[in-house]
Amino acid sequence: MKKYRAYAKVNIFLKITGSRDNYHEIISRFMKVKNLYDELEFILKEETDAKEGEFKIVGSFACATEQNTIYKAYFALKEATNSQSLENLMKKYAIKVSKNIPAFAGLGGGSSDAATFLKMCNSVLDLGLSLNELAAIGLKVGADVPFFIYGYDSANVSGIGEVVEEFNEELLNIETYTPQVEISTPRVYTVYREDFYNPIDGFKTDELKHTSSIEALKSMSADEANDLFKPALQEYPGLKDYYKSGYYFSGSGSSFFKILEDSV
Ligand SMILES: C[C@@](CO)(OP(=O)(O)O)[C@H](O)COP(=O)(O)OP(=O)(O)OC[C@H]1O[C@@H](n2ccc(N)nc2=O)[C@H](O)[C@@H]1O
Ligand SMILES: Nc1ncnc2c1ncn2[C@@H]1O[C@H](COP(=O)(O)OP(=O)(O)O)[C@@H](O)[C@H]1O
Repeated sequence: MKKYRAYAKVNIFLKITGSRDNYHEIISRFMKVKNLYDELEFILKEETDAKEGEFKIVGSFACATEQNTIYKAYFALKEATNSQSLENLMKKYAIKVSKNIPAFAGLGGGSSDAATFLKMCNSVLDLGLSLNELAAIGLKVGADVPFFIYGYDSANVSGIGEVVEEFNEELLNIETYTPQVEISTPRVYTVYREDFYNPIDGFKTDELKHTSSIEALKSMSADEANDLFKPALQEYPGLKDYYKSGYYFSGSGSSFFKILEDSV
């Protein structure tokens, strides 16, 4: 069967606008990184595998299958659709993942894989789910999944990640680098909440939503553009050795990115 691309993303800016239970409401510009993606495909299971349980992932991950976002997406889809054809599909096929997006990187690798898996099942099984329905299922797996379901090049993402509004602008050429600093997303948000909580108001939010990514980055430093940068630096002090002028911090990290000259 065909190969599907699960693209990485960067957060051009990420500002906290409030809190919702133990989550934070954000306004963030997500942009696809067009030259960085995982590849997913369904492959027939070996005879022996076919007798095993119903779900098999083939690929190299830093976690057990049960923690994999693709595994979580499968069960979220099964719960939402009660689809016997889905169960039969995963009894007969394994999901093969060629990982290129570094993990713990703030590049949405796990979320993008989960979204791509949901879209693959919807297409191959002709489940007829809308993007909104897939996004609602994906949100159960992670806050970043809805962005990858819609597949926009650039979008304003708000709520805790469930509100995704396409932003019309040229896709920029983005260079990323990922220091070997394993960052916990929940931990960075917790440090923000405890030591840096300072949500922006509706006027600033609206202004950012209407600002192009290039203009937004020209007007902000790395820690102004991403409210999670200072908490990450406080929690993971080694990160500052990797910071280079002209680069910005993506999501909860550890990746930095810059816009390449030919895009500016
Ligand atoms: C920080 C961002 C920026 O895009 O992504 P990454 O840097 O991980 O790529 C996202 O907000 C993360 O999305 P995702 O990684 O899917 O988070 P989830 O697994 O849903 O949540 C992990 C934990 O992060 C915290 N969390 C997540 C999203 C959010 N809007 N507020 C939060 O406080 C919560 O403590 C949650 O339990
Ligand atoms: N399909 C997946 N790809 C990468 N990491 C995954 C996946 N499923 C679960 N994980 C786990 O999620 C965490 C990193 O998630 P990832 O989305 O790659 O990072 P980030 O959210 O910082 O972009 C790690 O604990 C990793 O083991």
